[in-house]
Amino acid sequence: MIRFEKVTKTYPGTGGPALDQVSVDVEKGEFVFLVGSSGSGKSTALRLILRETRPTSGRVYVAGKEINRLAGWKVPRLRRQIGTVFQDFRLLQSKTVAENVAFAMQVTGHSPKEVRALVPETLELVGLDSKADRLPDELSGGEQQRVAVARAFVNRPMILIADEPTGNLDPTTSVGIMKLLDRINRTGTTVVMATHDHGIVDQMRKRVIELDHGKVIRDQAQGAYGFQH
Ligand SMILES: Nc1ncnc2c1ncn2[C@@H]1O[C@H](COP(=O)(O)OP(=O)(O)OP(=O)(O)O)[C@@H](O)[C@H]1O
Repeated sequence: MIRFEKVTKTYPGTGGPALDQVSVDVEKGEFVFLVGSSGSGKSTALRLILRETRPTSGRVYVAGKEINRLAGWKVPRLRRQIGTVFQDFRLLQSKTVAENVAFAMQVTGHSPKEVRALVPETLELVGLDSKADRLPDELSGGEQQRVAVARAFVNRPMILIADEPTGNLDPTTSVGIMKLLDRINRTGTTVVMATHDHGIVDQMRKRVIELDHGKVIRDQAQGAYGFQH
């Protein structure tokens, strides 16, 4: 589903590469944690999958296509197939919970009928059907992140990318978000999540890819945050 072939990314004007000859294969339906200290290249890897930035050398494939060879007009279609969740939620503050989720469907060209059917269903999935008419600032951080997850999932993307989704949440709330991501993963969505959250990674025992100064130093099935046999 996602394939990096000797991917190097060097930002202009910086010393070393942010990613250095990274080769990784993620199969459809996998759940992968991307770990490593701050600046090790996790966000860069995620941005490359979304074609928000391009590799200096090497190739990035998503669903069999080398995405840096996609014509510019095809990039929005690529991004529509990838849901994103970030540490800071990124909700539209002037729209209600339901409108935030509906907006993601409207911009991807769904009919009002589809929106009416899928928004309540997805809000129910994340446990927020009773708060559909609230504004984001009337919700807790955990609830706001649930809205962001609903928005990312409502278009049933083939890939879900999460960059520190639990970074602003307490441990109990984080577990709730991870249960949701796990459920989404079980529907066949490939999940790639960058995180510093030791507790979550140790608890979930999924594949762990560890970066250090832009290099993959560990790629382990059912791994923990730090290396364990
Ligand atoms: N737009 C940019 N321009 C220049 N350098 C950048 C840019 N984005 C990232 N970098 C550099 O690339 C390296 C990798 O950064 P990246 O954000 O990918 O790391 P990260 O592992 O996601 O870090 P964190 O855990 O702090 O989010 C860092 O040295 C960073 O300073």
